Amino acid sequence: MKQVTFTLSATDGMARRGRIDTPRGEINTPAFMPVGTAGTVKAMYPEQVRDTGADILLGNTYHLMLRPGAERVASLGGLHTFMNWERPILTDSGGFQVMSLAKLRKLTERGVTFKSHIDGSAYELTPERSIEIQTLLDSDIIMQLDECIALPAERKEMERAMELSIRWADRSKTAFNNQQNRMLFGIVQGGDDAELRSRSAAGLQSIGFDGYSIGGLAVGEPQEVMFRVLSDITPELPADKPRYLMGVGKPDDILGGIERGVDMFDCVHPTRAGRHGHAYTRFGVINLKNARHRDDHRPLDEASPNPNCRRWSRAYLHHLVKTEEILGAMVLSQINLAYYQELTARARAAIEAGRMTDFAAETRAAWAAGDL
Ligand SMILES: Nc1nc(=O)c2cc3nc(NCCN4CCCCC4)[nH]c3cc2[nH]1
Repeated sequence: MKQVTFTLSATDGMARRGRIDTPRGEINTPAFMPVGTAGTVKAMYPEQVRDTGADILLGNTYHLMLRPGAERVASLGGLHTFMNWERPILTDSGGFQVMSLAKLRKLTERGVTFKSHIDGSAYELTPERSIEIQTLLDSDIIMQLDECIALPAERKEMERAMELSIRWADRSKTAFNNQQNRMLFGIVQGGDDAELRSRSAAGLQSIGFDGYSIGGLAVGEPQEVMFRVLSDITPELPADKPRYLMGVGKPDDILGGIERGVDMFDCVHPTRAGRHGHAYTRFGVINLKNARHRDDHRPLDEASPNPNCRRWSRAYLHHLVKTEEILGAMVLSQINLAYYQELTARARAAIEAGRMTDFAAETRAAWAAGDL
């Protein structure tokens, strides 16, 4: 009996409100998943991540297989125990990170071989090994191994990678061996070609997965291309399974994704932008490196529910960023993650109330008005 299940509770247009129930707790959707690449959400204590409202965080097969090693994490009790985060974890399968980080990569029908970007040691990742690693990590939602190509790309190349990913999806499903205590997601590929995307979605559904990721996006294409692909493909995915848009995104990407039927998102952006002095607020993003803040005694947002947006002046936050003080990265990471969770929490409430259109309009208006 599957111990990880998805329940859809409300829809408003294409937008959906749902919940994934897992043995480690529930995931309210639409959900934003903070990225904890190497077993930590950078500059954040795990309980702080939870306090921002996050139900689930993301880990990466690629990083953890290199350091400290999947077998070592398993011998230490699994990733939840290792990092002291007892709620759900989703792990990516490693293919994307190999192509974007590793050296001397060689991709064949069998899988991908590569040299570590850290110390040059040699590794192989196959659909079977990726499933084994994610199971050793004891991840709650795991991904098939796939091939993601950058856009723009030739159609033949998009077709080749999409067809390989379907064959790897089948091998991943076999290796998964119908485990009942975690979900396995297939990953839709096909670049920006509607016909290839349809073939990928159909191919994955004939294999059968617990959820469907939309991969191959946020790889350099314009936002309108991403949105067109989403509008075309979400209606072709099963309504009763979660849909996860990988690597997305900025707040306006997430709002547009929710409006087009996406349930789950992940992105390094809020934490990475925080470490670079950018603060996300209801009014949009504020670059606190800018000298115009150095005498500004106003708090970031005195109406924010987040105390960290009220307790310091913009001048102080500017000072922390300019001096590259560690507290700057800590505070802005927390502020940005809390904003992303506030955005998705308000989206869930709007869908439940049937006012997603108004919510989206009000949110975009506040971003445009930008009292930065
Ligand atoms: N297994 C897998 N398959 C994908 O097609 C995929 C596609 C992805 N697209 C992104 N984009 C990340 C964009 N990110 C934005 C903020 C700065 C760093 C890069 N991450 C992805 C991860 C992915 N993982």
